Amino acid sequence: MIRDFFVIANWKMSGSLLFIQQMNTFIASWQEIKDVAFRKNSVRIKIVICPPHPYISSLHDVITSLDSDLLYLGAQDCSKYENGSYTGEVSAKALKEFGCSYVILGHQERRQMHENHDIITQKIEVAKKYDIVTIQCVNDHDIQDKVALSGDIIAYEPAQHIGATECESMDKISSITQLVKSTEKRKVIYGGAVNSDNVHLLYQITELDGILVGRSSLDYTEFTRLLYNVA
Ligand SMILES: O=C(CO)COP(=O)(O)O
Repeated sequence: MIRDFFVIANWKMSGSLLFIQQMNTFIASWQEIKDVAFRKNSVRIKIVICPPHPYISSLHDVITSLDSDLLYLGAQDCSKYENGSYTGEVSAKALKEFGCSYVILGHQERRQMHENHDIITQKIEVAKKYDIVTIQCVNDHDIQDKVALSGDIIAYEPAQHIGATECESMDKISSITQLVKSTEKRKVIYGGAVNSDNVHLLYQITELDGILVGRSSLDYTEFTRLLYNVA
């Protein structure tokens, strides 16, 4: 059986036109990467690139030109409002029009900017209305507090491991993954200090459906190495 494994690249506020050019190089070597890495050990890696909003449209052109079922575009947030006068907000409808099929919601770094669970739940609802796959980020407190898990994909991101040097222990990631899956039939991914050196260990957690990658998605060479090292 083929195992689907998500590699979701969260560029956060980084990214540049130069990096998008490098993505073009990445895509040019797509066939090679696909042949070597994606079919090995019966794994199908689904890459979702989540750039800052202004870069979505440039990446959309590149990604659609490839027409692959292995590479998708995502956003890092959307408005809880469907439409209306909300200066600075970006609607789920606009994201959908620009080819985003995934959206990260409730990231720890947004929580620090006063985003709470009510807001996250509203955002999930509005994104789902536009058939955008929702990636709901949860931390250890959320798991303890048994917050409502309504996202299509649950991203377990322990706050202390985001931007850290070491990722959470494999045992802990495995037990949280199993816990979430025993109560909710959701896909579960892990984020926090994932890199090309530890990705193979994460892949060995058989219940895990993928990873959410920050820094290691920002360097073309490191990101390619990470993809090769998945399995
Ligand atoms: O926040 C993260 C992904 O959403 C994790 O970031 P790092 O991979 O840079 O630790």
